[in-house]
Amino acid sequence: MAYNIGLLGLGTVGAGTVEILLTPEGRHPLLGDLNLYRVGVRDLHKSRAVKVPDGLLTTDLEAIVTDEAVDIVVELIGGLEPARSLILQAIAHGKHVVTANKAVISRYGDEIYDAANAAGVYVMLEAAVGGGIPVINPLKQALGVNRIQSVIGIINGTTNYILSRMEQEGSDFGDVLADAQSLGYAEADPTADVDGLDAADKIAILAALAFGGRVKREEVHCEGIRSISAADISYAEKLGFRIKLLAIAHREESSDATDRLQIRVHPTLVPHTHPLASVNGVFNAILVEGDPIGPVMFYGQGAGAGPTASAVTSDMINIAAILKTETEPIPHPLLSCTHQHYCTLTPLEELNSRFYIRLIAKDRPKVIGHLGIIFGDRGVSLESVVQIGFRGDLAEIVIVTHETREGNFRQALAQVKELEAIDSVPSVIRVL
Ligand SMILES: NC(=O)C1=CN([C@@H]2O[C@H](COP(=O)(O)OP(=O)(O)OC[C@H]3O[C@@H](n4cnc5c(N)ncnc54)[C@H](OP(=O)(O)O)[C@@H]3O)[C@@H](O)[C@H]2O)C=CC1
Ligand SMILES: N[C@@H](CC=O)C(=O)O
Ligand code: NA
Repeated sequence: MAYNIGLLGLGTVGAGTVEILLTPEGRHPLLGDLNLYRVGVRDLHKSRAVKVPDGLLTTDLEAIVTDEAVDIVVELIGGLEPARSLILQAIAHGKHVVTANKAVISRYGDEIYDAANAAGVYVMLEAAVGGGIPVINPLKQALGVNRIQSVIGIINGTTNYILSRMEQEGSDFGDVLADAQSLGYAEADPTADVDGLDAADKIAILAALAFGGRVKREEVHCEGIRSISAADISYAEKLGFRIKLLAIAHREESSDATDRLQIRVHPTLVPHTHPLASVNGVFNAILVEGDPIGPVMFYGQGAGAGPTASAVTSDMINIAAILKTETEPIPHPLLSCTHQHYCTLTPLEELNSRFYIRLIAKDRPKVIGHLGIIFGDRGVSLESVVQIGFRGDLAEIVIVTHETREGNFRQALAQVKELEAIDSVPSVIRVL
């Protein structure tokens, strides 16, 4: 039995997907049931990384998603529109959908899953988080019986690649970003990577699966890596940390059964001894803690043509397998998404965290004493205060706090910034 594939997009991931479809030897036999039927692009004359059989390319993407002969629509164009409308149109025409588009799913997942469940079709998105790493399907299936406590991950390949190169070579942010773009890791608009938006899309998706409720994407707190300097990377190293862009989703259990979730993305000082500290380059890792399984870590390449296409085509053969064997009506209880309620998120000021602060202060007596008093008055206890060096008559001071309530820390910091002796506060980074 052959299933016709309507592929939307032939960029980095689309080309990687075609490459797998056209070279099935030595791979799963179900690939032989997938027939590349149409490929939608914007520009018919662009040179391509793969040779597509003659007559398949078209710029009419609507014709693909409404074509009666198409069984599975694979959306790899990215962005919000027309991706969202094409996915909804495909569903309305009874097509199963595979997508790598975390931006669309994190914002319009509710609408898309409601439509898919009503139409009795599947929407699969393994490539949307962690690229080639199997993490979506394991959360739905193999870990489904666990009560998940936390999901902490490095889930943006571009920023991890940039931070790793900055750390290893002292390279400049801008040069390394250009390399990440040429390697096909970055989004069409790389600000989505650099400002943490892509990681926020992904953690919203993982949290919804892990904690069994819908997550409003706009409530996910998100900071990127633009402000991370070579100086911070080097000081962090001396203090025993690496700087990583972490995405964190954590369940705060309460006695009255109204659990709240912390969901956030921000640069973080990660101790050298932590398993996420050694995840470098385009590699991603997702550390899941569940009851009773304990810690489980997923590791692999989080971006790039081949790894991402591996996840896309695995979803395609999963659908083909179901279509071949399934007799039960869908939605399939382990593969579809049927949550209806929204999770409650903890406000940022109520989170507890340690902080690293780099201050530039006038080199005069009592400055460090004043800092201790201001932080102490807000209940913020300091773990270490180190005067690192001098710039003319200015001293550079690095402070690491003990765990503290974010709201208290921010109030103390505002007061510190007003001190006449403080010239500037170039960096404030949370510590894991
Ligand atoms: N790159 C990666 O490593 C990863 C990407 N993803 C996701 O996969 C998706 C695709 O990413 P990627 O392959 O990098 O993107 P690219 O920019 O490389 O490719 C996008 C493709 O979609 C086509 N396209 C875009 N908009 C339109 C439109 N309006 N009409 C017709 N065709 C259109 C482009 O056509 P044309 O070529 O003619 O311009 C191009 O072929 C995105 O959702 C991304 O977030 C997920 C994981 C990893
Ligand atoms: N731009 C993304 C691509 C994969 O999702 C990243 O860098 O991780
Ligand atoms: Na994945």
